[in-house]
Amino acid sequence: MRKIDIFDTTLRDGEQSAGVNLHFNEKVEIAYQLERYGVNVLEAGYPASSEGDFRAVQYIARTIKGCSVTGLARSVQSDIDAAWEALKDGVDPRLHVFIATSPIHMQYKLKMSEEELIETAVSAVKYAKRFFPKVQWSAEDATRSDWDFLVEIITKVIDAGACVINLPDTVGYMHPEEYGSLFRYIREHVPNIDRVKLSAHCHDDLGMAVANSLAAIENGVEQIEGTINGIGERAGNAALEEIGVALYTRRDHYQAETSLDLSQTIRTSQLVSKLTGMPVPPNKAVVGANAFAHESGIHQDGVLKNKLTYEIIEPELVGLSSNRMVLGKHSGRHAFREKCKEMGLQLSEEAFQNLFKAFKDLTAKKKEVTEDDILTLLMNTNVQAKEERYELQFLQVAYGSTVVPTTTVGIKLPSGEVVQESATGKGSVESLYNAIQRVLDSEVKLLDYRIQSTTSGIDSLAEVYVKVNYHGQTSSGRGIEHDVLEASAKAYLDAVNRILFKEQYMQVQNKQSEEIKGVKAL
Ligand SMILES: CC(=O)SCCNC(=O)CCNC(=O)[C@H](O)C(C)(C)COP(=O)(O)OP(=O)(O)OC[C@H]1O[C@@H](n2cnc3c(N)ncnc32)[C@H](O)[C@@H]1OP(=O)(O)O
Ligand SMILES: CC(C)C(=O)C(=O)O
Ligand SMILES: [Mg+2]
Repeated sequence: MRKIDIFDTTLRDGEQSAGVNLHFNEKVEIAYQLERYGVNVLEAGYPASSEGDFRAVQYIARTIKGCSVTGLARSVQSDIDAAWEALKDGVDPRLHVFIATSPIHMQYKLKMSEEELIETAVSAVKYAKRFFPKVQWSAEDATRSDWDFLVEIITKVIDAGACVINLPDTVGYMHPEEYGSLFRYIREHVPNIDRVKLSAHCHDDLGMAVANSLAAIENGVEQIEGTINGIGERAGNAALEEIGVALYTRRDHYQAETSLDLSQTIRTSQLVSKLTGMPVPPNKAVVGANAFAHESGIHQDGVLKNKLTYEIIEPELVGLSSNRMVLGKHSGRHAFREKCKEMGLQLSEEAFQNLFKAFKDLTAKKKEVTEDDILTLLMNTNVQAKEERYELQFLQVAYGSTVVPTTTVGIKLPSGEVVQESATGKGSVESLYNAIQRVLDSEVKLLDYRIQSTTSGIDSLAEVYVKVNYHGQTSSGRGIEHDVLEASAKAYLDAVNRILFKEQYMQVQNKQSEEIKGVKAL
């Protein structure tokens, strides 16, 4: 297997994403995670660009020991000096120095002739070599440059001391076959190419960044540059997690491996998404929320029979505990039966078919059907265990900015008796829940409480969602009312009733199966 180095530029090119501005602590936290992920080179920033970036690069270079830390510099001495100051205390300091080589950049942006450009690039590398043991040189916009000009300048910067040559597809212009042949051409025509590693750096303007990176690997490249979640300038960079998983999954084809710890993939992706504020689309390869989710009946049936029918990547590989079966409009009986089994429901064939029908009806109104929804359906279709529940009869709240909130509730117990209790709390909802708690037979732990209005007008209803733990089980509950507190009370009791219902339902089922066993024994 060939070894491919992973050069991560999430903290430099990734941070160039419009709207992203990472603070010092956020950069450091991401750097630690990238080290755990197993990247070989970590581009921590652009030291000359700002005081903040300088401090972050310096801190990361001083503290990260598991990989080489680098920083970017233009081909100017002041950028290289700043980079050295920031990077010199690192374990393996290296500079990433660049200059654009395409006619359009040379003419309009840099205003340099080819001769001037070669002179500037060579001087920059030689200057950098006075300090840095390792210098990577990049030909910005290489993919729109003249190939023979590239051969000439690359030969000279290698002689000047560069040890890695990077040919970026800066504007995401190439297609895989073309990018692969550029590297082949350079390998075949640059006489001293054996002294360096070749590196690929792709952007995703035409959606081909990952494909181009893989084509580069097939054509002798030994280092791949990219970012986590593919963030970066414009449409972003090549997504490193996709490349890592592609190389692993298709190792039969690429015969190449990386040092990435792929089990850290999801964790790394989620951290970068959280700290940059850039959400990961659900359908994104490898790290999207749907990447391991199956919704349609035929797929779910196949996966239940053998995962390999529809899964080429094991979810455990990237750090997930399992795949996800989403019950929705397209699901069939096999997946639904499996879910009922998982929930411990013992249903007769007739009860199962009724429940499946109710489930299908519900999918017309709801995109994803949860376990709690299935329990509610069961409550509505099952009369045997339906009666035992707590019901709110009335509530009265005393609230004012200078008084302690106090609530009195009247609740009908499963026995039919109505009990009244009062309690205080720091706020009205707490006093309400404390009062309800006094009525219930055992402690309820509130795990989550959320409220939203159903529409935007003054006549909107309040929808309260809670998650509770009661009798050692967890359930959610919902309440919708004009009044927030009434909705809160109903949501709370709804969650408790769902747990009670499940207990009663299981009791009825167990009793029935005992009776059947008894009859068989006779
Ligand atoms: C493809 C890439 O991702 S390249 C990296 C992009 N990253 C960044 O730009 C990082 C953030 N940038 C910055 O903070 C600023 O642009 C700085 C500090 C780097 C420079 O700021 P300023 O000195 O104000 O220059 P400004 O950004 O306006 O213009 C860039 C200058 O650098 C020159 N330049 C651009 N690339 C290079 C290079 N590789 N080598 C030498 N000079 C270069 C430009 O021609 C221009 O020069 P001019 O002022 O003589 O016309
Ligand atoms: C600075 C270089 C490597 C770059 O980011 C690009 O060309 O895309
Ligand atoms: Mg780039």
